Amino acid sequence: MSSPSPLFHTLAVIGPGLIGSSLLRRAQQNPAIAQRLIAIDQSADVLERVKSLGIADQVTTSLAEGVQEADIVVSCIPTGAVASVAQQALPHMKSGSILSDVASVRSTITQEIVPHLPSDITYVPVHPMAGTEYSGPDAGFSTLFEERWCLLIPPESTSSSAIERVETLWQLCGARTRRVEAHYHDQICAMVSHLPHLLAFTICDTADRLSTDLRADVLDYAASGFRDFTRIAGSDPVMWRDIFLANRDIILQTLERFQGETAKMAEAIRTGDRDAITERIERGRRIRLSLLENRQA
Ligand SMILES: NC(=O)c1ccc[n+]([C@@H]2O[C@H](COP(=O)([O-])OP(=O)(O)OC[C@H]3O[C@@H](n4cnc5c(N)ncnc54)[C@H](O)[C@@H]3O)[C@@H](O)[C@H]2O)c1
Ligand SMILES: O=C(O)C(=O)C[C@]1(C(=O)O)C=C[C@@H](O)C=C1
Repeated sequence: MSSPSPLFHTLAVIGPGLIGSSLLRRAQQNPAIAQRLIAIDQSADVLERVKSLGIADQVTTSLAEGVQEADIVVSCIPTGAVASVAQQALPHMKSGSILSDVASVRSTITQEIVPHLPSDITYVPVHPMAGTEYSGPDAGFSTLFEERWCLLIPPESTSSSAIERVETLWQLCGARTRRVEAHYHDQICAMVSHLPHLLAFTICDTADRLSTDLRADVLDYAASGFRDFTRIAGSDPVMWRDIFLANRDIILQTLERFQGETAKMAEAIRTGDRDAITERIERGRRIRLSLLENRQA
């Protein structure tokens, strides 16, 4: 008996880095996803690596060539480049195909892409809430999305059949899926992802600006607290610069909220208010424990 046809005939990934190569690896392992895999990147070195890893049937630096036969194009490039690359790709995509991307910020990017959408191509952006601090094709792995949320953020009036196909794609990658509205998505991510990265980069920068002797000792003796808190400070600078700028207003509001809470904790410490200090620690701890219960830690 022949196996059922895959979800897509041809899947093209623009930017086979951490996220893109993880998607390709998964698609290669799971024939239900696509029959043919294409990797597109501006870097010939990245494509050489993709070839050696054997995770695509075709590689190309040409956007036009890479997208023209694809039934779905998933752009996995830095947030700041997503809208302009989409605008360059769209005229070469075939009628009835789907454009998607995995950018970490939604409202601003979707607003830039939607006016350029031809009526016969559907845009279904997603955001897999999974990653690591590493980048590039060697950093990817096929189980990256397993048990993680993949948020779908389709613009209003997107056809439900296209949304369902994209949802199925990510479920075949092992993810749990949910549809959310773009502004709400950006508020959530400002809190759970963008603020933590901003703090991790800044705490490392603060240590770096200490006097020479103190800085050296701080880094020598950094134990698990500093280490756990700053793992994500190893992340890619371009990716995070782009995210901070694309979600500027919401990140600044979230940061202001955080500074307000920090000021209250500082006041409790200054005045020796033991109950207030304990209550604040307990609230934070409860949140951390709830992440474990929700399988998110
Ligand atoms: N890293 C994470 O944890 C994570 C998680 C979810 C979503 N994201 C989002 O996914 C996207 C990719 O992140 P990543 O960590 O996989 O990045 P990465 O640096 O590992 O890979 C990005 C790839 O895009 C290529 N690229 C850059 N500009 C390009 C262009 N103009 N045309 C073609 N190729 C181009 C690079 O050469 C590289 O191969 C970003 O938008 C990021 O915000 C990242
Ligand atoms: O685990 C990490 O290293 C990540 O940074 C992953 C992480 C996150 O902040 O949770 C990073 C950016 C994304 O858009 C989604 C996931």
